[in-house]
Amino acid sequence: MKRIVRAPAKLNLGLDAPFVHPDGSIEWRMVMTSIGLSDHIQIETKSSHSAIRIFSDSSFLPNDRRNLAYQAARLFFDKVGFKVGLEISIEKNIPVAAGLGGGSSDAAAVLRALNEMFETGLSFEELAQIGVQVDSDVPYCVYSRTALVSGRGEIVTPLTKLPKMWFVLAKPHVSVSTPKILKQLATTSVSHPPIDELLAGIENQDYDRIVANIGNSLEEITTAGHPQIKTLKSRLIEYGADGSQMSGSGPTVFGICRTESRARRVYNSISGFCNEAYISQPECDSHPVI
Ligand SMILES: C[C@@](CO)(OP(=O)(O)O)[C@H](O)COP(=O)(O)OP(=O)(O)OC[C@H]1O[C@@H](n2ccc(N)nc2=O)[C@H](O)[C@@H]1O
Ligand SMILES: Nc1ncnc2c1ncn2[C@@H]1O[C@H](COP(=O)(O)OP(=O)(O)O)[C@@H](O)[C@H]1O
Repeated sequence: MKRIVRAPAKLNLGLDAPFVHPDGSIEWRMVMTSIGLSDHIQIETKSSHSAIRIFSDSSFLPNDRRNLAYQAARLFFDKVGFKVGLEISIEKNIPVAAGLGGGSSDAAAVLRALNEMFETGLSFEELAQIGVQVDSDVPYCVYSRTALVSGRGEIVTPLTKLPKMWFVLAKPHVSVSTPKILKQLATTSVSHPPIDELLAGIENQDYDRIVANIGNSLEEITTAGHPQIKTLKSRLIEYGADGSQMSGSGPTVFGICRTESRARRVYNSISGFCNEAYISQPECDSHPVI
């Protein structure tokens, strides 16, 4: 049996961390969306062995139990009470450790695919419960559609589709450690973006209200160590984006444009300044299978 599925990157349009729980885990309030930029994952069952084997075309990825796709498959088999041999091949198009949730999306795509392949009938909520054991973005990625995410990442409330818009992404050539950034949340006073206003903008399909209310609590922390992020954000605006901000814990920043022609202009300009740039639209298909 063989399936090829698409695992889209995510963007955090709004990211608030209202408080840190006593156990150190973070309470999130995030508005997330998925975009066209995607990894492709082939999952093939094998009768010759009972291991989960990971292959990828990226030298940046672990191909053992540290791979989030491996962890998702193992947890899936624990949940359903059987196990078969699998070969999971990842074509990596989403930059790694970029704030774009590539690993979480690969894990979620594996959960969705295995549920379909073995007709195990788990709901998205059940897949999200498995996913949160991998990391806090996997529940969102199970849905991979515009949603409000809260709790420790396990509460996903799907929202109306975004109105028509385009994203231009630019990844500065710096490495960011997510655990280091998240640890600082407990001791740093950060701003809290207006998530409710952002939700109202989406509900009313009001492009200007959405753009005016994006925001990311982690941006101040990450930017303090990597000023290039601020420079890229300003350039996106200078080149014509209506709004810009960092995604997740960074370092990727994105600009928002209303039209494709404007987005192409911003993309062409930023490409001369940053060699990892992408142009993408919000993902419309909630759980894409190729
Ligand atoms: C910040 C976000 C927003 O979408 O995006 P990314 O930057 O990952 O894309 C994610 O929620 C992020 O999710 P994820 O990377 O899954 O984070 P988690 O699993 O919660 O934690 C990542 C790592 O940080 C560590 N961690 C977490 C919280 C904390 N107070 N101190 C920590 O050291 C965890 O132990 C884990 O090793
Ligand atoms: N399938 C995978 N794709 C990407 N990263 C993975 C994967 N499996 C494990 N990882 C590890 O997870 C970490 C986070 O990667 P990623 O999900 O791309 O970034 P982010 O959390 O910034 O959105 C990296 O250190 C990477 O080595």
